[in-house]
Order: sequence, then structure tokens, then C-alpha cells
Amino acid sequence: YKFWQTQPVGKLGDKEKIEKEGPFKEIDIEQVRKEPYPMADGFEWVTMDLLDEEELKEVFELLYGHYVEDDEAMFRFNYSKSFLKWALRSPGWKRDWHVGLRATQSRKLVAFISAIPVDLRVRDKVLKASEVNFLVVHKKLRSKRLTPVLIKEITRRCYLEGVFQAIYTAGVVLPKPISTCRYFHRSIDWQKLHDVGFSPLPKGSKPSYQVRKYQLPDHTATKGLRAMEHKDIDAVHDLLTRYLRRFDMSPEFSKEEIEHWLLHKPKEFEEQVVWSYVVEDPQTKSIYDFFSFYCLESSVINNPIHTNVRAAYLFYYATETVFFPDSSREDLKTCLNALINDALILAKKYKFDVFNALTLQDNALFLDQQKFGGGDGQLHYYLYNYNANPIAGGVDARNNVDEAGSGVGVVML
Ligand SMILES: CCCCCCCCCCCCCC(=O)SCCNC(=O)CCNC(=O)[C@H](O)C(C)(C)COP(=O)(O)OP(=O)(O)OC[C@H]1O[C@@H](n2cnc3c(N)ncnc32)[C@H](O)[C@@H]1OP(=O)(O)O
Ligand SMILES: Cc1c(COc2ccc(F)c(F)c2F)oc2cccc(OCCCNCc3cccnc3)c12
Repeated sequence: YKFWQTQPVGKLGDKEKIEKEGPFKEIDIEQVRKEPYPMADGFEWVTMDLLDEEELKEVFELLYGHYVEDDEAMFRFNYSKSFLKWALRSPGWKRDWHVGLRATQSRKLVAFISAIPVDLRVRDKVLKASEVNFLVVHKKLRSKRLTPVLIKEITRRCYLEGVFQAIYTAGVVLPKPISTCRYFHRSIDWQKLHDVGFSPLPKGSKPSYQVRKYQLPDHTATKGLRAMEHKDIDAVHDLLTRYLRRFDMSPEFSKEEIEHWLLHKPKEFEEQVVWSYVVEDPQTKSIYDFFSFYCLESSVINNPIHTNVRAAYLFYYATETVFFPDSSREDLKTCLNALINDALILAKKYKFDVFNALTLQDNALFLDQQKFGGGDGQLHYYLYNYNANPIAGGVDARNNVDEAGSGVGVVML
């Protein structure tokens, strides 16, 4: 019984072009089970209340000990409580979509899966979809087929809300990725990355050469660059909405979502999760560009010197450059290199060790020039119950950056 064969996800190997893109399973809400799926003896479903500090802490601890690791089990994502509040309590969030599994006796939280709502455009269609993330099963309960049940349960809860499509990413290959992007990293503190075993010393090089290669100025260079403020929400919303239309797949953000995802609120988040900067024309005061990055640390497993790597991840950005009459790809390349170089300088200022980016959006235009190195990880994008032709992930057949760029405009956390 292969879980995937019963799910509306295209079979592996479909190579022919899909004529008509769209859902391929019509769901009748009347037929959807009203109560959770039966669960193995000794475990029970719970809905986590992430407004409750204690329950938020339980989800944090489960992820801290059991979430995604690299293949050599040297690092594990360390999503902070602030991050989880930001990621899971976004506009339109539903408590029912924060699904936990507890051991009945001990009450211990042993598994979790979540979803948040997103208006997702795929080419010319906009879907009321969900973004599924933070699937985790306690290490002691692995290989017991709990995952298919967790997935069925989050699916049922999405169906009950009239949501019949989902987007999700994974480092593992599952049936039918719609796109695949590659990890790229730009060292900021090379010595620390080397100490934790993340950055090897290239043959013929020396630590001092590597440190010099990645050194960055202390101050940004772009005139008019400043931190985003509440007053910039409308302008950033307008600019990003137009810019995201360049891609085959992208979210359609409301102004509330722009405020939530891009504007750091010190009172709400004791530790900062997202950094956003705008470029304001001194004369007209209009916003010509913006970029953002988020903080996601990785625990270093078993290292005598360091316990954490502080990574900045490129998030959303946009520039008016593409809308200037007869502007070229070279103009966009020049603009993005200047913006991302300033993003790197700010990441250094805020004590990040590494700046991570995928090959999606227009990232192909600056990865090389800004000294990003290709990682050995890939991020596969998936759609649930939606047949769509493949979307370029920004890498070619040999997994090198494809200058033609990518059609992916969705950044998953
Ligand atoms: C309309 C709404 C729809 C909503 C739902 C849309 C779909 C959402 C889909 C989920 C989006 C999640 C997005 C993220 O959060 S991706 C991050 C996933 N989390 C981790 O990697 C954390 C560390 N690992 C673990 O906690 C466990 O190893 C997990 C929980 C991953 C598997 O637990 P375990 O190792 O104990 O295995 P099992 O015995 O229970 O089950 C084995 C089956 O599970 C399939 N498997 C393995 N990894 C994944 C994976 N990442 N997505 C989907 N399926 C996965 C695998 O192919 C096999 O199926 P089959 O090949 O044998 O049939
Ligand atoms: C993850 C990731 C990496 C790994 O980066 C590091 C890991 C350990 C370190 F010590 C370090 F310095 C890294 F840069 O480099 C990247 C470059 C671009 C994008 C990246 O991840 C995109 C966000 C991934 N979401 C988490 C996730 C990952 C896999 C499945 N489901 C969710 C990554």
C-alpha cells in the first residue's frame, strides 16, 4: 500500500506536457469525515494552541530535538519560539491546522504537522491553498507509518475549511516535484563555518585567504537604503505584487500579510525574526527597491566549540528596475547585485555566520558575483491535488545555476 498512490498527486514519470493545468480531484465537503482519523492505541490527536506559551514551547522542543538534519547529522534546524509564532500565526491562521499527536499516558507531544492559508497563483490561476510545514515525528517513533496518517489528518482539516490544494517543500524526493531549487550559501564568518565543519578549506587555499575572500565592509553602499517602516507597507505591497507576476508561481499577498511577513514588530517578537530594507528616492520619497531576510539558526550537534550556526535566509525582494522602459536583464543584474551586497553587509552587522539563498526568483543573477557557493542540498517544491507543468528551479541538468533564472516566486520557511 503506497500512501501516494491513493493521493491526488501525479504519478512519477509523467513526462508529457499537461494540456489543462488544474485540480484533478473534486472534493465534496459533505463526504469529508467530521472527526479525526482513528489513531493507533496509546496515541491521540490534539489541536495545539500556539497562543499558549506552554504549548508553543512543546512544539519548539519537539522540533528542536527531532526536526530536519543534514545527511551527516551534524546540524539540525533550530526554529525559535519567535520564529514559530511568526510562521504559524500569519494572517488567516487556523488553530485546527496546528495538529499534534500526544502519547495518551505521558501526554508527551510526539508528532506535529501544520498548515497556514495562502493565496497561491500558479501561472494564470489563483488557488485558496494551504502551506504545509513542520512535519515531525519523534525519533523514537520513526518508521511506524505515522506520516501518512498525519498527512491524511491535515488534509481532512484543510478540506473542512474548503481548501483543496496545498504547497509544500522537502529535501527528500517524493512523487512529482513541480520544481527543484538548489541551496547556495555565502560565508560571512568563514572561520566559524569551518570550525563547525560546514565549510571545507579548498585545496591550495589557507584560512587567511578564505577569510579575506569573504570579508565585507562595515557600511552599506546604496543611497536611500533604510529599514522598512509601517509607512512603507502600501508601497512595498504594490511593488512586490507587481514584481511577483514575473514568476510562474507566487503568493498573492494582502497588505496585512505584507505587514506580518516583512515588518518586524519589536513588541510582538522578543527576538527579531525578519529584517526588511527599502530604497527610498531622496527627492520623490518613493520606494524603488526592497529586500528582506529571515533568521533561522541550526544547532550544531556534537561540536566542542559552537552550539549554533546563525543563518540568514534571503526572503522576498523586488525592484522597479524591471518596469523602467527598455530596462535590460543586465540592469536587473546590476541592481540586484548592489542590493544583495548590502544585504550581506547588514547580515554581517547583525552577526550572521552565513547567508543562504536558493536558485529561485532572480537569484541566478547575483549568486556567483556575490560569492555564494553551491550547497549539496536541494529543495523540492510540491503541489497537492493540482496538475501543473514543471516550473524552472534555476538550475540546469548538471545542477549548476541556470542564468535563464527560475519561475518559482514562493519562498518557504
Ligand atoms: C489540501 C490540503 C493537503 C495537505 C497535505 C499535503 C501533503 C503534505 C505532505 C507533507 C509535507 C511536509 C513538509 C515538511 O515539513 S518537510 C520536513 C519533514 N520533516 C523532517 O524531515 C523532520 C525529520 N524527520 C521526521 O520527523 C520523520 O522522518 C518524518 C516525519 C519526515 C517521516 O517519518 P518517518 O521517517 O517515521 O516515516 P513514516 O514511517 O512515518 O512514513 C514513511 C512515509 O512517509 C514519507 N515521507 C518521508 N518524509 C516525508 C516528507 N518530508 N514529506 C512527506 N512524506 C514524507 C515516505 O516517503 C514514506 O512514504 P511511502 O513512500 O513509504 O509511501
Ligand atoms: C536548509 C538550507 C541550507 C543548509 O544550510 C546550513 C545548514 C547548517 C549550517 F551550519 C549552515 F551554516 C548552513 F548554511 O542551506 C540553504 C540554502 C538555501 C535554502 C535553504 O533552506 C530553505 C529553507 C528550507 N526550509 C526548511 C526545510 C528544509 C527541508 C525540508 N523542509 C523544510 C538552505
